Amino acid sequence: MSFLKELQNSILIADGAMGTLLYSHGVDRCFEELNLSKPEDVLHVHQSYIQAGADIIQTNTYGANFIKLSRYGLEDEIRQINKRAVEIAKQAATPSTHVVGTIGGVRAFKKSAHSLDEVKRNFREQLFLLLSEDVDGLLLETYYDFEELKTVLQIARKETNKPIITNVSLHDAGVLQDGTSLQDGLSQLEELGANVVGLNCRLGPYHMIQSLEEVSIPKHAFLSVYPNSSLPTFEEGRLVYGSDERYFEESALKFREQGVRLIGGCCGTTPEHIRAMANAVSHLKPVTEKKVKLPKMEVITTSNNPTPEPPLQDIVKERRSVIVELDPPKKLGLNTFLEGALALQQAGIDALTLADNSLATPRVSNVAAGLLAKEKANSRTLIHLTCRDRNLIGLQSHLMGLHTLGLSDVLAVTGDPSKIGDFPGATSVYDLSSFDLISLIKQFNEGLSYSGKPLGEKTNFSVAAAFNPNVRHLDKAVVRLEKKIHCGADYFISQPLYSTQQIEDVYLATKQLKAPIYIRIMPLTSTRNAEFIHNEIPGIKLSDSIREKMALAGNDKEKARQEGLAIARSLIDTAFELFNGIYLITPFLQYDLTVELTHYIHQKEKQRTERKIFHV
Ligand SMILES: Cc1cc2nc3c(=O)[nH]c(=O)nc-3n(C[C@H](O)[C@H](O)[C@H](O)COP(=O)(O)OP(=O)(O)OC[C@H]3O[C@@H](n4cnc5c(N)ncnc54)[C@H](O)[C@@H]3O)c2cc1C
Ligand code: MET
Ligand SMILES: [Zn+2]
Repeated sequence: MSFLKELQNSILIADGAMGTLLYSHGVDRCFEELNLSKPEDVLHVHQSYIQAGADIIQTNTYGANFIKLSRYGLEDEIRQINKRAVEIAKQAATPSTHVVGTIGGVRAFKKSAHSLDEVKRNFREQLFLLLSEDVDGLLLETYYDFEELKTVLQIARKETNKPIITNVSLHDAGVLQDGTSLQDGLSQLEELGANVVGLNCRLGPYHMIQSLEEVSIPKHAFLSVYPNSSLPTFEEGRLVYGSDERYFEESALKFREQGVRLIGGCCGTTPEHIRAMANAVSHLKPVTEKKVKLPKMEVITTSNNPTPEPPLQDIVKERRSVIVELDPPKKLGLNTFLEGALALQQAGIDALTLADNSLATPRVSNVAAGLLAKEKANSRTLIHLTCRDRNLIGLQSHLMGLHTLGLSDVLAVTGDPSKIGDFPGATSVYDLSSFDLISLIKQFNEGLSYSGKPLGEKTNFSVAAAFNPNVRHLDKAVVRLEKKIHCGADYFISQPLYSTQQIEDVYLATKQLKAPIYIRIMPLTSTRNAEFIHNEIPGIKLSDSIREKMALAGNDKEKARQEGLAIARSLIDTAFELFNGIYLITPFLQYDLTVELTHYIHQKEKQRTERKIFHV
């Protein structure tokens, strides 16, 4: 009899953890490989769960797919590992045990790590292997990424009529990683044809019960729950889960009250937990009605921050705009920086932009420097934000900090990799790509954290993104811009451009885009500076004529300065005809250069306006 039939009138018990149980017995390698090298250990785990009262057991195939096995160099063993897993589970099964083939989620929060196409290929291969071994059903578990789960469920539903259990994993109670409520998420899975829908892993019974209180009993599916035994702790270099079987006995009764019909365990659970739950509820009839708690409606207010100016994207759409990069120094002491901020403010720039440890070299925090510039020079500061130095926790905390300080102009970039900077061995985090970071900031503007948790207040970030036209195929770079706009980028800032031809090419390639672009121009200071940039800064190439002009100035500092300014002015002349936004970089805190160029731009704009008036 299919276990779905049994679920119509009874509560079924599933097994508990495989991985953490093996780990607690000292296995510290690929758990799925044991199907080949130590099948008796896997068999023993299955038997222990069945003896404890499990009606449904899962194959030891949670990570037995190409993406996960290739981390261990085991990708050629996929077929054997899955085949043996089903054989071992069936060997352990009694006539009344059901064996479901498990396929675990592969994407965590880092969607960019695996494209959906890769996810689909990976899933299909394992799906076919498990179905060809004639499992009694499928268990799709530990899916943090809802998009991934919906995608693979649709593939599985097309391929088989066998029962499918889908379990999502939550960071926070009641809400999926993308902000979808658990109720809505489970309803969507039911609609896509899942026969059992529920939760597994990450959280223990407490948060799972809390989550289930907001979920109604589905009409065309059954509810499942596979809690972890507790939150883990780290002891002597090992992850350890707490274990109190009596707590699980009480929890099982509460799961039943929430309408759950399939109850198992995830990380940290043991046969003792399963026995406790089986004893508590196996003999009880399922609950068919429940009172659903309305989710706590947290009020998300609009930002309390005063935003006197229109956002930069609006400014640059309407008129010429000059913003200037003045980077925080590499040494302590902000006097020159603040003098520069003041001089540029007096020159009439629209914003001062501050890099985030550019070229992967430590500088005074751009938030500290930016706040001082705001306070002391009245600067509007645009803070660069890289994915290199902060993980998902750090980035969110940083964004909340920026919002708290009223710094709402940000540039979201991947960040130069550590290996090009002063500390090449330092970790480059890259939990998020620039696309993800842009989306995250926009989610903050909706008042929601990465995991969909209300932040209490909506932020009001205006988000710039980087545009690197110094690539072989400009059309591909433009596709990236479109994707960034899709993620929420409000406007772009280019890498420095060093030829008028390139500025024209960029104009032609981007003029159809909805988001405005600031063209980045950096005055060169010497021939050495020019050669360094040309030869050693990734992604930037100078034209031959510019390099020749700088070389001709030789070691004459003033001549080189004038030549650098002249080159910048001629680039500005071209950019000025085609773009509203000019972004000047201040080299080595030499703000007199960017002040002078700012005046030049304003002068040009004045002449242009006068000409216009004259023509009218
Ligand atoms: C305006 C601006 C400000 C910056 N500020 C900082 C800063 O403060 N701190 C810092 O460390 N770095 C900074 N950078 C550098 C930036 O982080 C890196 O240059 C980055 O690799 C490019 O920008 P992104 O992060 O948005 O790239 P993305 O568009 O996210 O690109 C990420 C990766 O894809 C590659 N890529 C990009 N375009 C293509 C393409 N067309 N084809 C194939 N591959 C491609 C890139 O090389 C990169 O490895 C800045 C860059 C710009 C343009
Ligand atoms: N059910 C699998 C196991 O117990 C996966 C748990 S979630 C990481 O090993
Ligand atoms: Zn787990």
